[in-house]
Amino acid sequence: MAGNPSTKNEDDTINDNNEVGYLKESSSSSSSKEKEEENEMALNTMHRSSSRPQLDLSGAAIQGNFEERNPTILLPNQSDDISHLALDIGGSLIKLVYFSRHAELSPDDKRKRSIKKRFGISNGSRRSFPILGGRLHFVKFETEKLNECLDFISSKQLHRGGIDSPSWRSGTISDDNITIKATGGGAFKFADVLKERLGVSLDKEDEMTCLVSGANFLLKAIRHEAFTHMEGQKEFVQIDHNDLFPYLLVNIGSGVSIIKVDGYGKFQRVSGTNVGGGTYWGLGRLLTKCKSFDELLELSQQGDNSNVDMLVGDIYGGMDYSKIGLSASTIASSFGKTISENKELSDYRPEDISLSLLRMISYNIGQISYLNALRYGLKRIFFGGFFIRGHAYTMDTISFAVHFWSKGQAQAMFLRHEGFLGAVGAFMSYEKHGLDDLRVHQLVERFPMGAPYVGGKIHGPPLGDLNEKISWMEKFVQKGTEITAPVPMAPPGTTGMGGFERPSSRGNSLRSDASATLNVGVLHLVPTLEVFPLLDDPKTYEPNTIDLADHSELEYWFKVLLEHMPDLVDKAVASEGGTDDAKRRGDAFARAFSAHLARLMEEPAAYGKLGLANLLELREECLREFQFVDAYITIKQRENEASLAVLPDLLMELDGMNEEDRLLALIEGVLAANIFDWGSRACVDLYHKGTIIEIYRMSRKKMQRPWRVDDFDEFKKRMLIDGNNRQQPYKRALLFVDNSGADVVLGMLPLARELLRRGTEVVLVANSLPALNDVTANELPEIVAEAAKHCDLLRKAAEAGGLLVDAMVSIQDDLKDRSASVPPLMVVENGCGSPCIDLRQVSSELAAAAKDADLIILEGMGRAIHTNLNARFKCDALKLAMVKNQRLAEKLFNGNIYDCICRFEPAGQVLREDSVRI
Ligand SMILES: CC(C)(COP(=O)(O)O)[C@@H](O)C(=O)NCCC(=O)O
Ligand SMILES: [Mn+2]
Repeated sequence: MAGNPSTKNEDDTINDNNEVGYLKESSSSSSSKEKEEENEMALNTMHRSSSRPQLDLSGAAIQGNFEERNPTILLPNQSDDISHLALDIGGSLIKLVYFSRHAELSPDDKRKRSIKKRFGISNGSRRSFPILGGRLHFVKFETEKLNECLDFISSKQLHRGGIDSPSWRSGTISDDNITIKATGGGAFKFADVLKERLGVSLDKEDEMTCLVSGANFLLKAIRHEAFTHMEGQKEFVQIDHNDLFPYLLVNIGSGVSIIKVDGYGKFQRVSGTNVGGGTYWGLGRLLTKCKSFDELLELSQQGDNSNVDMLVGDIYGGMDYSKIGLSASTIASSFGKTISENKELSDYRPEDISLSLLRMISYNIGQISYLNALRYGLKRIFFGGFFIRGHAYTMDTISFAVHFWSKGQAQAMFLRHEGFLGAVGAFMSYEKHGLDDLRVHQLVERFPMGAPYVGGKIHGPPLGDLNEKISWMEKFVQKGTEITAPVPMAPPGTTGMGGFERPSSRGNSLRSDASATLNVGVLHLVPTLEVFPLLDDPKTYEPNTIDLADHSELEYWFKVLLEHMPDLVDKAVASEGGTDDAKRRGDAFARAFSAHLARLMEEPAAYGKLGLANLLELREECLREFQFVDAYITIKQRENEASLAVLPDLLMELDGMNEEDRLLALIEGVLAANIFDWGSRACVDLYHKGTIIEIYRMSRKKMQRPWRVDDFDEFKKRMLIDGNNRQQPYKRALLFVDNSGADVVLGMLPLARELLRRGTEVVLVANSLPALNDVTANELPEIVAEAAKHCDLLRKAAEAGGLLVDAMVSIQDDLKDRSASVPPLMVVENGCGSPCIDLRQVSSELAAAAKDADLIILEGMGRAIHTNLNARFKCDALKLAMVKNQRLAEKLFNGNIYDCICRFEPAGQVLREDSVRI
């Protein structure tokens, strides 16, 4: 039974007299691998610690004169010679941005080298970007606790390039020479302390310049950086970086700076106000005795400001002042009620005072900002600074003020990295790192469980190893449970006509800063990522078919993922030998992923725009974070072996058919074999009912046409060359393969073979990193090699594509032999480690292979349905999947679980009616 080692063996249950055919007793399992090879493979997989392929160190190139005796060698990813840290030391907070290199680099294996050669992908063509191939982290400390910040820097050796830096390890850097970029008033005030404690000098950068360059960078390079926030609703705004300027930047720190930004490096501080975050905190502290800014902010959530503020209704006997558009609940005068009553401070609730203060200051900032926008004719106002802290009420109040006074003409927008603008700008001011040239598709934001380090408070010393991380995470999650508990609902918000109206953002969209600590992730800088060149319109491309904005949808998918967790943890722990260490990591993974889900349930947009694909990827990332290299490895291997054993018979039967029947059998085969999906609850339950081959056979039997979406006839017309309508065969097909085992071996490989037979070059596109039971690009050459033992055509094509080990001995020969009559079968990695694929960020290999492709085949639910069902391409596209979830089948296709989708979309076809988005 598939996936259950305690049940009967595959091999003794195979039946050769079934109706469907193709299957007969397997005499032997696939050849056993050499132990060494296994070890090497395991090692290769172990190297891949992050979900995107990482920068290739082999880009080293000689700079300048080649004849020189000791020419300078440029290492594009070598970052030792630059500082890794920048600081923004403000009145209340210290913001740190630091860089860490990727721990491991993906090996430049033979397959990769062959592909690079074939498609002319070079490492040397990139400019000198020492900073790329690493990660940017964001951390904050209270300025009062400067010592904690210095301890953090020192224990991580950030001022010396990080603890992983060779120069730190070898002691070649002397502290005296180190300069760190810093901005903010504290860069002057604390320069001596830094010199004394860390031995470093501060290179002071202008604060406004840093704010602006930080904002420009973030708006240009991060997809979901800016968002609006109105009446509790967060909406991400896609900023076209060609149409960014001019805008107004309002940075709310202790005080407020208002800057008109006209371009890169072109700006003017046009105004400001001394009533800012410091005012709220200072007055709030005096009036409420709160111990921290966050406590004060939290307090405001239980407040009712009408006990303190004088409302229009208080003046007009409970009536609206409708003539000028003010409702009874509008604030006429902040704190106005406190003058007319004979009460002391102690007679007022601190909660009410905090809220009144917060609204007064936020509203005032919103209004002054609007007036400045009006003065310069600007429509867009971006608000940054740590005063905001992702606090819904603050953002709503500011948005309300801007919207009300501009009569909807100007828009308030907020930035996810609100507090880090200055620090990012200071970081950008280092020369040589090439950050300016980064593009959206080269940045991947990840949310590891250590995220409270990033954008969050630091609890205790930095984590040294995984063990520390797990125990720290356990503590954090305990804390997180308190935090993520629903915030009490406020009394119903008053509505009215404007003016000092009370914004209605209350209830569970409010949260403390502590829970907002996961809002800012780690930015992975991956220069090898590209936009998939065959996307018809990358600007309108939306990878998520289900965007989870609908709360019931969100709840459903959260439930699915939670239910799947115990099984996943079991598999993950077993994949690492079931040791105590693996169990502890499994437990930590479950806690961490549940904490992420809880956080997202509370605020779905916390990590940027949320779609199902993001959730599925987050789960894989989380597994990797706890060092589960490949949770489904055993299952994948077993299914590969069982399927390879029956492949020769399948191929023989296919070869006995006429063209038309064969093509149908091939497509049926892909759809039927897509049932092997360890991410689907229903399928996993099914696997307990039979062996792999039994299930495959059962699945084939059920292949009744018409399928739920059935464009097979159109596809057939295009594929088959008939007497009247002679079509050219496709030149190159990209086959986005999905699962290991039957799916790839009995489904996609035979289809690939058919295309090869028709003279089409075939590129198998597979994951860079494991995700569920998906096959990876690393694993494919071995599978193809096994299959090729039974098929001459596959062997020759694989040889021509540089896939077979023998053929890979000399890539050069392989490339010379392009004239061989068999088209090549190649494998490229897709750049992902997820069951889905976002085609805005794919590997350079895939992008290069796509250039001459005229057919793409997307297979499986993750790639063809969850993502890309509505994607439009410049070339013909075939989308094949079995729908293995009842709800999805109903919602998207008005169908049922196990329905099949065969959608053929010729290039340039107008959008189909059955294109769906829910
Ligand atoms: C994770 C998956 C997208 C993988 O499907 P595949 O791409 O392998 O066909 C799919 O199994 C899925 O959506 N699972 C969750 C839903 C469920 O358990 O029903
Ligand atoms: Mn899959």
